[in-house]
Amino acid sequence: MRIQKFEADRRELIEVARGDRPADLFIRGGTVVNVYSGELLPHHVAIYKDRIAYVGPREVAVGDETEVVDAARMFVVPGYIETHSHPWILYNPVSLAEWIVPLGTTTVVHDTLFFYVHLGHEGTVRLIEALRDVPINQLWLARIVAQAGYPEEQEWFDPVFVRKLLEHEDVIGTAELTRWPMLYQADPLIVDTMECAKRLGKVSDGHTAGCSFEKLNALSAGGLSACHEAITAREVLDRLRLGLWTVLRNSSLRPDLQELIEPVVEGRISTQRLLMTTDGPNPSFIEENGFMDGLLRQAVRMGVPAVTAVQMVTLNAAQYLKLDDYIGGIAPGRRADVLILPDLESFRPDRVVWGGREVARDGRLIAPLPEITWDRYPSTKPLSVSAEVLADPNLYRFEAKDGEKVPVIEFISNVITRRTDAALSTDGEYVAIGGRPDLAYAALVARDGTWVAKGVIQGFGGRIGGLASTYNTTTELLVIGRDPGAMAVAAERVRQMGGGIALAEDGEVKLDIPLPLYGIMSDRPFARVVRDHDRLLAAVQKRGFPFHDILYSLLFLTCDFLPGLRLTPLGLYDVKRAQVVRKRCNLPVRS
Ligand SMILES: Nc1ncnc2[nH]cnc12
Repeated sequence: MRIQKFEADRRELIEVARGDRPADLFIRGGTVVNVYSGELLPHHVAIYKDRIAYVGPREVAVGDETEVVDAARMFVVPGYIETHSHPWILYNPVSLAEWIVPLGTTTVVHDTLFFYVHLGHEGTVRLIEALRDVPINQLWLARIVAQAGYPEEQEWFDPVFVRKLLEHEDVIGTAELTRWPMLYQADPLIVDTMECAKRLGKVSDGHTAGCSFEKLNALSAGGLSACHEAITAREVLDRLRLGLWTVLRNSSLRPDLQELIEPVVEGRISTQRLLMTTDGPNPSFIEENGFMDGLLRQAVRMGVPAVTAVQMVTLNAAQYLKLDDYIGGIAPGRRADVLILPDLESFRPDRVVWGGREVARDGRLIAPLPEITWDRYPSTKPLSVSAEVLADPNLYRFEAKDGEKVPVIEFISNVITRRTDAALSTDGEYVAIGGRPDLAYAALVARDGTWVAKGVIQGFGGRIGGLASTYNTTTELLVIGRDPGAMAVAAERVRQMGGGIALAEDGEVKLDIPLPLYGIMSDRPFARVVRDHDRLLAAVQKRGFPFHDILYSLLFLTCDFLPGLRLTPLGLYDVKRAQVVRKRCNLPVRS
């Protein structure tokens, strides 16, 4: 594994620790947060090349060339580890790193999902390797299946290639299994792939949303290592008791830490196997609340002892990843990912040292970011639907006969829907929503224009004319709105951008966000992406969108792992009944 490879060899480290070779960097006089013993110790830290060589009271190995950093009245803490990252919430892995490295996160474990869907095995591996130049440790988790059943799924997630990816040195295990009922049913593809990860000494991340204690037993027996889907203190205990590494989530979609942390604050449970995650927050949430630093701030404010909180995002995380010999603590032989903090309240570092190099100071990145030439990683599924297909307003209307009961997708939160069957008026051919301001049309159009899946949605936003977005878990073109003409305008704008999000009304585009990277990620800097997100949320809320996380509403409308009625590439899909209630229809091939 790449993170296990060092420039400094053991002999050199031994010499520095003995005082026979000068250190490169000497952090003098700080208070080390020792995550192994749980103590605060007045210790110096000597770093040689990319590793820690010595931690203790002696001023060992300070030579003429050694850079000495005065850490008097400061705390010296291991770099924070995010074990569950989705690096595509408009930002991309590079722009995310630009923002979070100065906040003290030095290791992220990323999901591969959209890279894999668009680049396949070879392209994903090339990209993972190109991203190694970003000044943060990036590890990866390989998806076993997509987030919605697809006719093409077996082809995309060919188990031979998934296993090959698992063997890659930067890939640390299998990614969250959102469709956990497949494991509960002992689906051989899932069970065997997870077993393969185990044999390679790697982990299997879970996603057991809504799973009962009884069913969790089966998932734990099936080989899951971790889960971040507890939404109550009770569910935290369920997961811990069954041997799962339990990851407390505070995301933009589900800011649940206050509730989840309660058993820790009350001192009722062992924290040894507890971690924390941000689970892909939207960019504005990160700007406001920080990243792993934000979780620490919040946990400590809620009453968690500072050292315990730090352990959760350093040593515990490293142990879960089976990398605690390398990262997660300040001890000789470990990677020199070290933060210098003014206090144990803000958790915002004055300096961030990554692999022995200072990469951020005073909240600013000082290490260069690599120029990733994204064109070298082109999608195998470009947005090639024609303008002619998208221009037809009937593409977006929902066919229904008079008196027919229509299954409606009713939004009851950002991401949860339920099915309501309603007799809607029609014009003889299509549902007429004019008299129902709570309804809108929704259509999922294939990137290559070969099919469309349609639905009627309720409670999404009564004044949204047309909202088109490749930002959804299928990355096909999702178009929502009350006005089929405006839907066509928004869809056309997204087509012209080659992917993105556009809002239209009265025949005009009102807002657009280009997402040139697989229709999911922006290539703009993080601060710009925050502004794009703010504008989008404000625009849809102004038009009646009643929730707080529009990106997640778009992302998950097209999945099939959340209740109740969804719009997937199979068609209108009833999750509870596992049934397609209105199949997608093929579109005529146009030359
Ligand atoms: N399951 C998921 N898929 C894609 N992005 C996510 N962000 C958080 N959860 C996600």
